[in-house]
Amino acid sequence: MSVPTVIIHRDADVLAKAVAARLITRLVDDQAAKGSASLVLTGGTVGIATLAEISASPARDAVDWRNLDIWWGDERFLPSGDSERNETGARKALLDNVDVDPARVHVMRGPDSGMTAEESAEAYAEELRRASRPEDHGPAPSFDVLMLGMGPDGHVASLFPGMPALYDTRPAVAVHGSPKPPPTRITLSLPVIQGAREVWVIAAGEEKSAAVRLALSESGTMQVPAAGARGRQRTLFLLDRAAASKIPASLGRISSP
Ligand SMILES: O=C(O)[C@H](O)[C@@H](O)[C@H](O)[C@H](O)COP(=O)(O)O
Repeated sequence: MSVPTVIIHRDADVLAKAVAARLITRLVDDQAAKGSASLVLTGGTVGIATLAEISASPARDAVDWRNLDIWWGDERFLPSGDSERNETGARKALLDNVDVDPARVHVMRGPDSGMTAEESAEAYAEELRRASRPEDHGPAPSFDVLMLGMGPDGHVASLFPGMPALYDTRPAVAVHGSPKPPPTRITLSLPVIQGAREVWVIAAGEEKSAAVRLALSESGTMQVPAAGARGRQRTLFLLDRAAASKIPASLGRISSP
């Protein structure tokens, strides 16, 4: 697993714009190199703000949106179209504005599918297995970029401190009793997150600063799941100054004056 690189931006607005620019460039490079790309989206304030900045970017259509596989790191177990679903936020912010291939938008199904949360998680795990290639060496694709928001408690995706999903090695699992509403969710497991080529943890705000410090130290992943948010080739912690306020200055490069 890769050692995190910390990049610090002035505030949440610059952070979202900078991550959007970084992602557009990354997807263009991967599509140029491989003919396609794969991206895992996150919910949360900064995650969705980043998608909105991509949508507003003049460079947006440098990405070949038809040649992009889109997945989610987690989803609230709510009916399709529910405003609280991460999918709904992503569609409104970006996906409805670009020419994605619907067959390559891999949604975590909600209760309106007729499935329980466990059945939906297993269905997603099966979809991940089907998309995995021999060179991925695991039950899920080695995603080019896996984006994660992070909670004040150090959760990423819907992997919350001390909860059973953190110990689960299946590719996708159901979560009950989430401390962050709604209580029932679907999440990728830690091994699948760690199988991604690049993991980008995106966090803004003072309330995240203690968790950021723990996530960048030798904390255990059971106590601080973000401490396990590491990519195979590269890990970025993309922060605003407030979220970075408790880490040693030596660790972060401030990118925005
Ligand atoms: O479904 C979710 O809620 C997210 O996937 C979750 O992991 C989120 O990214 C963090 O809680 C950060 O959220 P904020 O950026 O809104 O603080």
